[in-house]
Amino acid sequence: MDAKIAQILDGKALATKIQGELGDRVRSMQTQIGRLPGLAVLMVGDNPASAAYVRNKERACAKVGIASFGKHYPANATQAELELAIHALNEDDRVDGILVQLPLPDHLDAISLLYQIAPDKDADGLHPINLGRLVRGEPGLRSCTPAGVMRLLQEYRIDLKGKNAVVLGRSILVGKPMALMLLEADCTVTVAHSRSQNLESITSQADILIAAVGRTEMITANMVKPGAVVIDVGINRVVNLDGTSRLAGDVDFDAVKTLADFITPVPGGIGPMTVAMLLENTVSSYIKTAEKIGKN
Ligand SMILES: NC(=O)c1ccc[n+]([C@@H]2O[C@H](COP(=O)([O-])OP(=O)(O)OC[C@H]3O[C@@H](n4cnc5c(N)ncnc54)[C@H](OP(=O)(O)O)[C@@H]3O)[C@@H](O)[C@H]2O)c1
Ligand SMILES: Nc1nc(=O)c2c([nH]1)NC[C@@H]1CN(c3ccc(C(=O)N[C@@H](CCC(=O)O)C(=O)O)cc3)CN21
Repeated sequence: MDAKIAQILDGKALATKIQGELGDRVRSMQTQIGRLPGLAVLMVGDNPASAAYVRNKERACAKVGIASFGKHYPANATQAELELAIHALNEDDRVDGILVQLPLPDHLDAISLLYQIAPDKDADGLHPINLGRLVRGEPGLRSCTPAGVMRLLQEYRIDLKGKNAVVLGRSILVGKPMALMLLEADCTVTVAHSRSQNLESITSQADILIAAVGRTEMITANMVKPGAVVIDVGINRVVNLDGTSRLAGDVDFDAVKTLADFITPVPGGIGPMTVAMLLENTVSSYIKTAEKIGKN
């Protein structure tokens, strides 16, 4: 009997396709609007997952034709300094999307900063207004990583209705909005976290398993139901014995791929999809602004 191998959900390929389409949309709107779309990213200190994000994002922005207004602050930046920067970007007509890289150093209050971003420039979908719209099922800017997961599942025509979905992780950035989007798609959703008991018995019930924990390869084969769809959101930097480093997910890919039906790789899975959704949110705010100008 041939060993079964899961089908790879190729986030990188889909992200490239989406970016191509966004580039076409930007080119067709640019003369009418008279400027390029703009995305501003505020990063404080150095976090390896954030650094990978910034790298990929800047490359993708250049490809699509989005102007980058990034600013990298030292780890001791103050709350007031960042608030001031956000207020200036809210008023800046060249900027359609604003994103504050998370996590922030402990002395900063991320929740309060997310309140400061103008909701229609909230490219990350993390402002309370946009999270509220998600809870209520209203249209609005959606959080990029869970939106990227949903788009990838849709591309491969994975049926979600009535399926048991387990989300591991309950952050505002990933776990919570992910659970809400799966619920909106008619899954039966369980959210597990660091205080959940008997994780293995929870995850082995999952038809759709989403790992968003930040623990290298913690999802082992015994935790996965045969035939499951396994989505690995984790981006962890692992240092090899020779001192070089690589990115790894939250899932033990080599073991789990022998029993799952579908699996996302790291790199090449949800990371590029997150970037694609961020650019899509930015372009959609850009087009909305243009429509407003047209109406005046
Ligand atoms: N691919 C992408 O585009 C993308 C985007 C965003 C984040 N990420 C990556 O995804 C991972 C998660 O990100 P995040 O921002 O959600 O992280 P986070 O804010 O640190 O949240 C991690 C979640 O995992 C839970 N958790 C931690 N250890 C656990 C354990 N041993 N068993 C069960 N649950 C556990 C935590 O539980 P408690 O709530 O109880 O603490 C928390 O809810 C990170 O690796 C991050 O770099 C990737
Ligand atoms: N506000 C905010 N929103 C986010 O979505 C976000 C943060 N902060 N902070 C960091 C995490 C991590 N995120 C990431 C991390 C990596 C990629 C990414 O493109 N990864 C590529 C590999 C890049 C490389 O090799 O350097 C991949 O293929 O996974 C995307 C988003 C998004 N994240």
